[in-house]
This record gives sequence, C-alpha cells and structure tokens, in this order.
Amino acid sequence: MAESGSSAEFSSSLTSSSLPPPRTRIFKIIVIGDSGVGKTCLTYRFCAGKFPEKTEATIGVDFRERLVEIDGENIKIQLWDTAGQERFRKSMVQHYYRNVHAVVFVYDITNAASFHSLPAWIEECKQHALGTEVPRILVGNKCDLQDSVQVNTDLAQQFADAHSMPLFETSAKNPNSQGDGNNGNSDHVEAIFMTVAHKLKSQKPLVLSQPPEASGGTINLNRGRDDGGDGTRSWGCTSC
Ligand SMILES: Nc1nc2c(ncn2[C@@H]2O[C@H](COP(=O)(O)OP(=O)(O)OP(=O)(O)O)[C@@H](O)[C@H]2O)c(=O)[nH]1
Ligand SMILES: [Mg+2]
Repeated sequence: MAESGSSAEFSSSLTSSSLPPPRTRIFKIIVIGDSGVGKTCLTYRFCAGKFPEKTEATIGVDFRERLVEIDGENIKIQLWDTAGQERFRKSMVQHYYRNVHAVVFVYDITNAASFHSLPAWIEECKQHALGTEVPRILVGNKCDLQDSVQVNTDLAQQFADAHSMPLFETSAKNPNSQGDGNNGNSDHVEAIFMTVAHKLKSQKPLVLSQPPEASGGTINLNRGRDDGGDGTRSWGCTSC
C-alpha cells in the first residue's frame, strides 16, 4: 500500500503546475575552413543580421549566438567561428571539437585552394573523433563574385555527394539574391543555418548542452574581446 501511495504522489507531482519551465537547448555548430573564406562574415550575418563592414583574421575562436524558435521550442544556435590560420588555432583545436552537434565546412568559390583544402579539414574532424552521426554541411561562399568563380557547382556537388554532405552556395555579403541579377541561385545564409538547426532538432534527444563558460572550467582560454553588441564573444590562445 505504501508503494501505491508513493506512486500516486509521484504522478500528481508530475502533473502539477510547479514543473520548472523547459530549458533552452543549445546547438553547438562549428564553422571551419581556410582563412579568408568568410566564416566570420557568414556567422555574423546569421547572428547580427548584416554583413560586417570590416573583419580581421579570427584569433582562436569567436562565439556568436542566436535564439530561434522551432516548432514552438526555443533553441539557442551557438556558432563557433574558428580561425582558419594555423598559427591562430593550433593550441585550441581540441576545444572546438568537444560536444559538437554539427560542422559547417566553408570554402570560397573564387579560391580553388580553399576548396582543395577541404579533405584536410575533414581529416581534422576525423582525428578529433567526430562521429558520422554529427551532421556536416558544405558551404561555398562569395557567390556574389560570379565573375571570379574558380570552383564550379558541379565539382563542388560531386565532392559533397562523395562525403554525404548537402551543398549550399551562398554569399555572406549579399544573401538576398532576389532581383540583383547576380547570384540568383544562391542560398540564403539564414536558410542554411536554420536547416542545420531543424535537422538537429529532429534528431537530438532532449539533452541540454552547456555554454562554454559554464562547462566546468574545461575550456582554459584567456578571455579576449567582449561582446560588442552583436552577440560575439572572443577567446584567444595564450601561445598566439
Ligand atoms: N564579396 C564577398 N566578400 C566576402 C564574403 N564573405 C566574406 N568576404 C570577405 O572576405 C574576407 C575574409 O572574410 P572573413 O569572414 O574574415 O574570413 P574568415 O574565414 O573568417 O577568415 P579567418 O578568420 O582568417 O579564418 C573579408 O574581406 C570579407 O569582407 C562574401 O560573401 N562576398
Ligand atoms: Mg574569421
């Protein structure tokens, strides 16, 4: 009898209105690729809604976040904008890959070398034990520069297919392609990251990820620049 009493208490506590409000899930998405391909511009475009007037090479990693609502659930999309330059990233790489929910590989359609680097970026993911269950997408950026294309869509699509990734071609500078007569076939930056978030929402169990500063001190980085009003927080590495 005592058992059934406890069970009744348990079920009534579950249905009471005193349940805490649901917590916001955080999706950690890392953005990687060669220096200069536009990782900072793409993440800034998605989180701050505009193309940054001026960027400098990222040192270490910048975090940008945006709260979105998907099917009635609040989700925080946390973009890790990583440094493309080896000297600005080497001591921090292991932190990027911890608890990653998705990876965005970026190349510059006007720079063939950035496309040929993709296997090395994929290899880096492999070396950091990123499982095949982690969604990956391929983004060809700078579609507004149609006169300077070095990587055509067919080639990029073949590569994407070979690595089971969807391909998006876009421009961080001018993603609203309607009517500009220039990059009419490019995808919107907004749609790209929202597609990733939808995929994660549909596949992820209800687990809460922690933002970097709340992860028990596992990220041992020096705090650099603060949020300048655009949701960006930066950390540099001590050895750079
Ligand atoms: N035309 C054009 N220029 C872009 C676009 N995206 C970025 N750029 C320019 O490309 C340059 C490099 O952009 P970043 O976003 O700083 O490149 P990054 O990949 O973050 O580089 P690292 O931080 O060094 O790894 C800047 O001069 C940007 O203005 C784009 O879509 N179109
Ligand atoms: Mg950058």
